[in-house]
Amino acid sequence: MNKNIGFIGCGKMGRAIMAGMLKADIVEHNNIMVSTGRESTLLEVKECYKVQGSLHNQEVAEWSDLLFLAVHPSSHDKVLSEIKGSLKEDVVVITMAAGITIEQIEKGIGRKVKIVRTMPNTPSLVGEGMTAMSISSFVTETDLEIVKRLLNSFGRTEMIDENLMDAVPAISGSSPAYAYMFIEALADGGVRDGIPRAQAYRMAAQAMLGAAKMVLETGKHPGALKDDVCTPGGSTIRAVAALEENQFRAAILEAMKACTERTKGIGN
Ligand SMILES: NC(=O)C1=CN([C@@H]2O[C@H](COP(=O)(O)OP(=O)(O)OC[C@H]3O[C@@H](n4cnc5c(N)ncnc54)[C@H](OP(=O)(O)O)[C@@H]3O)[C@@H](O)[C@H]2O)C=CC1
Ligand SMILES: O=C(O)[C@@H]1CCC=N1
Repeated sequence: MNKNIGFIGCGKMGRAIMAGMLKADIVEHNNIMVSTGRESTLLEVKECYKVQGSLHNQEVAEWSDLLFLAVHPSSHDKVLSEIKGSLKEDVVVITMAAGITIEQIEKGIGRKVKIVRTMPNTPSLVGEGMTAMSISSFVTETDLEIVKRLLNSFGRTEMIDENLMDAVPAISGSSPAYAYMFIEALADGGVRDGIPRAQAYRMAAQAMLGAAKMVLETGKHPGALKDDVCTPGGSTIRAVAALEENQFRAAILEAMKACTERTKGIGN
């Protein structure tokens, strides 16, 4: 893709996306320019990913056709006020900050601008990201097609109403963290039964990968897929019953509620 792609902020999420794009071969290294808070981070990113870098957010803003904002929600306003005078007329600004609305960004920039609000996740690093997105009214069909092509290069995308965006971290932005906890717990159980630790992680992770693929590729209801595993009178139904007794689903719903409540509060 022959576009200048800027990243203001390049921490865990910015890097996952940048590395995902580079791995997918959809952009050249010299088509990416990054700025970060500290010089040491910038040097590390430049060295590791062979991309261009600047210590000045304005320089990245001036150069970019597509500009990713990958800073904390609390730094978002400050960054916008720094760069608003440097943005290209036709730039597409892509934010990934939890809880920051399109309206807040329009206010921060102070003019009509093309904005894509996204909520990605860190598996973008390995080409299995899930990015939800909403767009401002100035984003054209062509812009959208370009952005989707870029984001689809490192995973899947879903267009979503902006008023549902605060619910996305709970289901796909933050949920990799719960999945890692689940995998860790599975591995602990395996280790308790004598399976070597490294092997236990591989087995647990592959089982989760396979289960997720079954949902995506068979089109079967997750409940039906669960039923297929539960042999009558067998071992799995005992495990399922123990999970229900211990409020497994209720715990997840509570966790998601907490996540969404925090997301709604982050941007204010
Ligand atoms: N982590 C995740 O799984 C997800 C995160 N997000 C969103 O992504 C955003 C970034 O999160 P994450 O990557 O985890 O955070 P990190 O702390 O890992 O990264 C933040 C980045 O912003 C840089 N930065 C800080 N201040 C400035 C500044 N004034 N100008 C330029 N760069 C600056 C930091 O540079 P330095 O380190 O040098 O200070 C760092 O590179 C957040 O808004 C979050 O809501 C969305 C989905 C998932
Ligand atoms: O924890 C956070 O606030 C960010 C948003 C989604 C994942 N990480």
